[in-house]
Amino acid sequence: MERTQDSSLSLKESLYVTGNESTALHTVDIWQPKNGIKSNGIWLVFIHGGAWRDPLTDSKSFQPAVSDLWNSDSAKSIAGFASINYRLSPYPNKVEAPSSPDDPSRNVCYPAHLSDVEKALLYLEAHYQIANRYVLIGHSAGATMAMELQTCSLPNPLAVLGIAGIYDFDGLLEAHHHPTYKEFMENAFPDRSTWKKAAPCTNLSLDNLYERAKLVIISYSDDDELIEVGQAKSMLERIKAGPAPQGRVHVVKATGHHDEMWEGDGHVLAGVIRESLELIQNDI
Ligand SMILES: N[C@@H](CC(=O)c1ccccc1NC=O)C(=O)O
Repeated sequence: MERTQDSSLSLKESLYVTGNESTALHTVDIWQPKNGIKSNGIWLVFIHGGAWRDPLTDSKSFQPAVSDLWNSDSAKSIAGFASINYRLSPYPNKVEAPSSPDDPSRNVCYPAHLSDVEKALLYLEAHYQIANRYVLIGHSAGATMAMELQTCSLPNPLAVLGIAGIYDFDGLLEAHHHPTYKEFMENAFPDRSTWKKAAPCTNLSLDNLYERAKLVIISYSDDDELIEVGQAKSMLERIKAGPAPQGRVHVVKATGHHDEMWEGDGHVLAGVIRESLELIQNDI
């Protein structure tokens, strides 16, 4: 499906899984300049949050930041934007949009969300050759997935940017006693024996995709009311304990509440991305 939003950008919603396995959430939104392709420009690839279950937080959460970035000086270095939808875990008590047990797009658990993101990255590589020129950006559960991805055959990112991510699962439940946290974590990761491997802070693999990036950037807001600052601190320690040279790891501060980072006019998310692009450009 083709749509227009900014006059000089075209938006296409592509299916990255086809055939019997395809569901309504196997889509990736792709924004590209109408006036010609920048063959060596940067791709910004976004993975949304929403606790692996909220259908109201989807690929469209990147749209305000896309508009902001496209209308700024950063546009000259950008070849395209992509925002990935992936199957969700059940959420039958979501009042506005309860999941039904026979909806194949809303009844999965780990690692299905992650394998969808992998497929979307492979689709983007096959169609747009994003390897070595894309910034992988995740917010909240999307940042968890950005840091969970393993290299396998995935395209190497230029940088990985995790914003307000959940990286230490046990730490999250220790810090928050509201039943929602246990509910969404157990929904997405019902088998506790997978937690050590699934949580980026406790996974000791050397094959993390972020290890192949030139820069790893951790972003958080002191005013995030849903995710404690300790999550970002623990992830920074984890990255610094890995084989990555320390100079590759950066902190870019965000501002505002958890969802204010992408909501509204998207200027917080766009600002964090802009600062990250500057770090990348200074590094090249
Ligand atoms: N809106 C979500 C909650 C949510 O997104 C969330 C809540 C607490 C901590 C992190 C969250 N999201 C991470 O992706 C829900 O309705 O379950």
